[in-house]
Amino acid sequence: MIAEIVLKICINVMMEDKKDALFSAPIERLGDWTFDDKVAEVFPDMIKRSVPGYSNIISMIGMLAKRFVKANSNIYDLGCSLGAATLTIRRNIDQENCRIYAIDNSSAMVERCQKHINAYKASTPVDVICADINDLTMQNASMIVLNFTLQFLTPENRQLILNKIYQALNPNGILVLSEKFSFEDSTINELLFDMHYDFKRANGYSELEISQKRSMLENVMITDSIDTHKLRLKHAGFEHINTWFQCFNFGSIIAIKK
Ligand SMILES: C[S@@+](CC[C@H](N)C(=O)[O-])C[C@H]1O[C@@H](n2cnc3c(N)ncnc32)[C@H](O)[C@@H]1O
Ligand SMILES: O=C(O)C(=O)C[C@]1(C(=O)O)C=C[C@@H](O)C=C1
Repeated sequence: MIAEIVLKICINVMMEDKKDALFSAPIERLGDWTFDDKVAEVFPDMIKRSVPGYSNIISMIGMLAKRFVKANSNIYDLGCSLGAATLTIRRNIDQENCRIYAIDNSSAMVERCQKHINAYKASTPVDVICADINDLTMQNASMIVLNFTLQFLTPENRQLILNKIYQALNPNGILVLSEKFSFEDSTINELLFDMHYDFKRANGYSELEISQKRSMLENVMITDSIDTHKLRLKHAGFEHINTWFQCFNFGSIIAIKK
C-alpha cells in the first residue's frame, strides 16, 4: 500500500506536467502537426487538457491488462508517446515471463519514454523502440494497445495494421483501440466536436490555441466513425468488438480474438 502511494508520487514527479502554451501566441506559418521535442516536453499536460477521459482510459488499460495479460506472452504499446499505457500495464501485471514492447516513431517521445521506464524497478522487462509501427513484426501477444495512435496512420495503413494485430494476438488476446471519432449524423458530429472545444476552453485553452492546433492537425489526423472502426476490426478477424468508453468525440473500443 505504502509502496503503491510512493510509486504514484514518483510517477507524478517524473511525468511532471510542464504547461502546454505552444500555440498561445500567433504562429505566422502553421505547418503540419508533428510529435517533436516541443510537443514531447508538454505532452502530459497537453493530452490531459485535450482528450476527455484520457486519465480514466489509462487507468482502465491497467485493469484490462490485469485480466487479459497471460504468462509467457508479449504486450505491445503502439505509439507509446511517453509510456503512460506501458507504465500502467507494467504496474498491473504479475504474470511470469512477459515482455512489453513500447514503440513510437518520434525520437523525442522515445527518449523521454525510456527515462520514465528506467525510473522504476519492475519485474516485467520493457523494450522501448523508435520505429514506425507499420514496419513492425509482432507475435505471441496477449494485449496490444493503440491509444490514440491509429488516427495518425494513413487510411490504407489502418486496415493493414489491424490485420497484423489480429494475427499477432493469441486466442483470448485483446486490442484496446482509443480514438477521436467522427459521426455520420451531422447534428451529433457538430454537437460533440463543440462539446470537445468547450472541454478545452474549460481547461484553459484560448480560441487561438484551439484554432491553431486544429489547423495543424487537419492534414495529419483523420478521424473515422465508430462504425468504420468496427467494420475494420471485423474485417481483420476480431470476433468480439465493443465500445467500452466514450466522452464526447473521444472513446475506446475493445476487440477480442476468440
Ligand atoms: C496521441 S499520441 C499517443 C498517446 C499515447 N499512446 C498515450 O497513451 O499517452 C500518438 C503517438 O503516436 C506516434 N505515432 C504516430 N504515427 C506513428 C507510426 N507510424 N509509428 C509509430 N508511432 C507513431 C506519435 O509519435 C505519438 O507519440
Ligand atoms: O483534437 C485535439 O484537439 C487533440 O488534441 C487530439 C490529440 C489526440 O487525440 O491525439 C491530438 C494531438 C495531441 O497528441 C493530443 C491530443
